[in-house]
Amino acid sequence: MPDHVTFHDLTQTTTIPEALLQRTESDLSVFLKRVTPIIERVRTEGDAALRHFAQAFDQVTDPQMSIKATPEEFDAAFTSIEPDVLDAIKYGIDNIRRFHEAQKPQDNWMIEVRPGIWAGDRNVPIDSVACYVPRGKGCFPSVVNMTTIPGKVAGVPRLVIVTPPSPDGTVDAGTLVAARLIGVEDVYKCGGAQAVAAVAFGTETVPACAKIVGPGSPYVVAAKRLLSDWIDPGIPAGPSESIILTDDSVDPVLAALDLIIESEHGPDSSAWLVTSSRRVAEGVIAALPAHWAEMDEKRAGFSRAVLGGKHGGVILTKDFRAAVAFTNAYAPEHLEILTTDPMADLGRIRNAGEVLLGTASPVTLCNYVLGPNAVLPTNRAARTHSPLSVHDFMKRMSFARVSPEAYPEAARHAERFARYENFTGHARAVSAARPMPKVEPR
Ligand SMILES: NC(=O)c1ccc[n+]([C@@H]2O[C@H](COP(=O)([O-])OP(=O)(O)OC[C@H]3O[C@@H](n4cnc5c(N)ncnc54)[C@H](O)[C@@H]3O)[C@@H](O)[C@H]2O)c1
Ligand SMILES: N[C@H](CO)Cc1c[nH]c[nH+]1
Ligand SMILES: [Zn+2]
Repeated sequence: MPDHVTFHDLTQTTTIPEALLQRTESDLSVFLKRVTPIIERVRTEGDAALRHFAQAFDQVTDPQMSIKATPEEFDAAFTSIEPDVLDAIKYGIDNIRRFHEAQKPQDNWMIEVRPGIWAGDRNVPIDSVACYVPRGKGCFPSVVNMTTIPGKVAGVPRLVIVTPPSPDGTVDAGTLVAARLIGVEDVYKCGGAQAVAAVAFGTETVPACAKIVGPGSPYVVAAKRLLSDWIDPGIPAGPSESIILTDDSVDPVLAALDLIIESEHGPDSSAWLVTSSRRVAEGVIAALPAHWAEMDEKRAGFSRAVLGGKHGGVILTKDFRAAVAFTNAYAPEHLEILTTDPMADLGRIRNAGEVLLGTASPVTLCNYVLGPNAVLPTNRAARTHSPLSVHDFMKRMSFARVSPEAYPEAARHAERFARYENFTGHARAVSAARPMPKVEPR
């Protein structure tokens, strides 16, 4: 593949071309069409459909593949994993758990809204959540960590993993090791749209869940969208994307290295270097081929496809303010700020899933081990959504209790509201006499 890099010179304009804000996910129409019959087949045929699609899409050869990973498969995974990989998984788990434990909200809060009226929120874990761990173009024990740890910290009683099987019908060893270390042993071998349908409807083997979280290919994203009446699809998390935002202070060879990080996920990823420096823009373009030459061939091919295509490359802006404006309009999943004062520039960022500050905090670190969650909103959803967190595995219920002394005034105002809205049933309920037990907050 040629070493072409897409380059947009926006130095003569402050208008952001709409095309530069697009991602693969921006038009899901093809995927929505393709996954519709898959979903229907899982709904009507259950496990048999999962086995069929494992053969069709994951090249599984055994038509009798067990859909649930067995304890023996977990044991075998621990035997095969290399010790330093095990250490890395444990280091990641430790940091990610610390971060998410600090994030957990208190069980309840309550205030006395006015004398005798107590009200608050109660935080409770969701009953059942499925964690999607991708397997199409790689294996992702890191996604096990990022999805199941906040679920465990939240206290979700039924936390399961769905992940595509390998052709030999097994689950990636790192995925099983991470899952067992975190305390999740319900791992089901199904991926893509069929996995989303399985946890939405339930099959003979796979339990129906209230929610699904985790990133996936556009097939997964499309299925989540179609099944959102059946299962809560969580934050939108599709193909990975990043912006490396720089001024003139950075070494272009280093900036090029970091631009490659998210571009190597697959040809459906997006990755832009956005800079106000022509020196950096030209230097990055010049530095990329040497980096690609050092990489795994398949990954270099993905990176070349992204950085030489419609969804990635180098953007040169009129000044740093315009570079920041582009970044906020794009709302990237991952943002790296490589400037003289990244901490000060953080205050200018309004839309990004995560922001990594300075040359010692490349995206790779946060993808795996720093603690914050790397499952982040994609496709501009960072304008309104936040990173995956303990909160995504919990919900709030509000509660209130009123004392006999506070009741008459509240009832009088509520009755007046009810009569204005012509709700006579509501009004009668607060005008009738009612027993007044003595209540105190506990
Ligand atoms: N946000 C994150 O934390 C994060 C982490 C890792 C990966 N990602 C992103 O998640 C995505 C993972 O995608 P992936 O492909 O590697 O794995 P995936 O598991 O999401 O998708 C693979 C599945 O897609 C289905 N599929 C493949 N071809 C199909 C076809 N022609 N028709 C119907 N279904 C088909 C198959 O069922 C297969 O099992 C990537 O885009 C990556 O960038 C995000
Ligand atoms: N960059 C991904 C989130 O977009 C996370 C990841 C896992 N492994 C490698 N990268
Ligand atoms: Zn990544």
